[in-house]
Amino acid sequence: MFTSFRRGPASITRALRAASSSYYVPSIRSSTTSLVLRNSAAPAIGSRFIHLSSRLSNWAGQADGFDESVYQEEEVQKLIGHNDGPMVTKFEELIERDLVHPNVVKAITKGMGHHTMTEVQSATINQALAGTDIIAQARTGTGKTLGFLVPTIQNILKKSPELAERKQYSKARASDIRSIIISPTRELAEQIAVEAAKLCAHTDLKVQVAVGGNSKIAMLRKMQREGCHLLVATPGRLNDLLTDPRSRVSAPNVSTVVLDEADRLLDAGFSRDIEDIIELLPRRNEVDRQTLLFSATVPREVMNLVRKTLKPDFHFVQTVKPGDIATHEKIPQRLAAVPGYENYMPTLLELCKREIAKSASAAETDPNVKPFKAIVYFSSTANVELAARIFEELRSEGGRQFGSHPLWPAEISQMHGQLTQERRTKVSERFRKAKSAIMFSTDVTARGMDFPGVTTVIQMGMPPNRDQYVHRIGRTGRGDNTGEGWIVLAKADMDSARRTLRGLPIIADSSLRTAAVDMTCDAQLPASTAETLSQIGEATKRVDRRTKVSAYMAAIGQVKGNPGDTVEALNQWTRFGWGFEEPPMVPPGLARKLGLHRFPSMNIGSHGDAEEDDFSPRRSSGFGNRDGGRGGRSFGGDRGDRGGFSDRGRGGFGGNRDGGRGRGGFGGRGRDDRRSNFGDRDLASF
Ligand SMILES: Nc1ncnc2c1ncn2[C@@H]1O[C@H](COP(=O)(O)OP(=O)(O)OP(=O)(O)O)[C@@H](O)[C@H]1O
Repeated sequence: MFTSFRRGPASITRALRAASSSYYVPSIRSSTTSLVLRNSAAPAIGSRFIHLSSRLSNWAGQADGFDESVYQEEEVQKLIGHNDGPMVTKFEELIERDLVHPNVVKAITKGMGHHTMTEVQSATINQALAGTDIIAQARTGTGKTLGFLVPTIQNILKKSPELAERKQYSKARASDIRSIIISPTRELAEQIAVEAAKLCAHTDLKVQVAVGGNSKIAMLRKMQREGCHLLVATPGRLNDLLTDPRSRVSAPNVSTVVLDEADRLLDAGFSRDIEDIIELLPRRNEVDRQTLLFSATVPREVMNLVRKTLKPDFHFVQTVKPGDIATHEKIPQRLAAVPGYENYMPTLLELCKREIAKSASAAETDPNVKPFKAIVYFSSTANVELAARIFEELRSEGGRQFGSHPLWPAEISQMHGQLTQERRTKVSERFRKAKSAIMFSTDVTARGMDFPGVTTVIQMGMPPNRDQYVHRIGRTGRGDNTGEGWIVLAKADMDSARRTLRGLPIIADSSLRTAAVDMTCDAQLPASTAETLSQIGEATKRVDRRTKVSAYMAAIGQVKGNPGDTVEALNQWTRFGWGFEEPPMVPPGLARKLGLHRFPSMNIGSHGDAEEDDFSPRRSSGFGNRDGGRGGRSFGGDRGDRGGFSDRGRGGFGGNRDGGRGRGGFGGRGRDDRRSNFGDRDLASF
């Protein structure tokens, strides 16, 4: 149903608002802006979305009302009716209306078991089938992948109907690429390629994937042998293939380009590659091309680049209103505030043990309860390695006997850009198939990855930015599933968290006892808390010094905000979390480079734990690099394991199984004080 208006601009706005108070009307400042609002015929999925289109010369971004003076009634009139016919909301209807080939629809309804489109699918499939350029923003896990795959595939079949039937002998060539889908990470590219291959299973379309880290020769051989109509690739490898004349890969007929996680691909890390790739494709006036950009987050800055990338009459499909919470309401998000970084691992262990036990006991009465499956995010490779090593040590407790370790039955794995591509693929596959598992990860898995059955996402420390928080949380609660998010934050990070995560529905949770323990002083602890501390302490002791030093250096490299306090907190971590007598030594040049040389708490010295050249903050972070990060632990400075727990430092985990005395905050506040160090007042600002 279309809404039409016949009065002046101001009254149009009022009428729009009146017509549907649930519509978000964004602020647009442009003399040539047009707005199309349409009411979807999709009551089953509650479709309500907005197409903003046409010559947006300035996207103001936030929802602060509609600028009534800047758009023309005629344009609204012209665009109303632009997309005639009711919206299709069932996949089967795509056949009935002769919009998509039955062989593709069959793969969705019979192969994948999806019948009703999600809101973003309904919006984008209908629109993109008409050939319009689109930028689409919808929450994580709402099916954006099919939103761009269906029109992409159908548009190839429309031009070459002979490819719609599967043939015994295909004539496909590597130089006949019709569609290119670009993804920022290798795992995501592989995942999209698998999904695309499922959609093309009953057709003669060939899907190939080209990602860095895999053998280029093997990939090219496969492509030459099988041909390629639809190529899914990471930017670096795609650029390489298109510029290397020996690859014999070309795309003279490419008619669709998709950027998945478009905001990431258009940010500073990748935009140059994307521009180069676009330059290598045929000019639009020679071969007409549709561009589709998809993401859960579309920051304001990206809109400038979008205008360069898309045709002037592009449509902006949004199912998330600007200013609205970008995470799913169905994913409860909790904050465990802890006094120091030394509380991270005990808090994480307590949470995992509790949730494993909870799901196991619930499953006894309800077989539909999913076992605990978590992704634990850290912002550096070195911290992922340390945490995973500690948990692996815990898992090996009891000589790997059946059910004898504290994390039983969860599998433990780690995922980051320092692993070989083969290893990354294996870890992904294992985690995908695992029933109960804990995967420690950098942001290589934060965007787009669709691991089934993830019940919990745990973020340890601050994410690099707000959008990344949103993407990480989106690894759970996907499709029709539920999930839960946790963030564990030390006091030193709370100010930054309040600024960055403001407005997100994060609720303070003080139910984890180890989160409240003051590890710097002795205290009487409840037996279960003491046991958790002791388990972590023992496991940490078994991890070599080099891994710990690398984690410290990575954290030092990411110090922001209030450096003095953070350095102090990191030093405290090495002492009460690992038992170091003094913090790892940082070479003077490095300290200067990081702007930390004036802080008295820095242990600066030329015979440090880290080599000057080994370290750069960018390398140490798993985020922000090409293909999702090749960051890494590269501190050669392992001077041998100096026995991480000296007598003096052992106290960090002083508790023992019998309870008794240990370092912890319970002494002063009484045993039942389970509140976090940061009261509700502080957390309310979330
Ligand atoms: N119409 C549908 N009905 C039910 N489930 C669906 C439908 N379409 C897709 N799904 C499922 O929803 C899950 C999430 O889909 P997808 O990975 O495409 O999400 P996304 O929006 O791209 O997420 P992200 O923002 O994280 O990239 C997948 O498991 C997919 O199989």
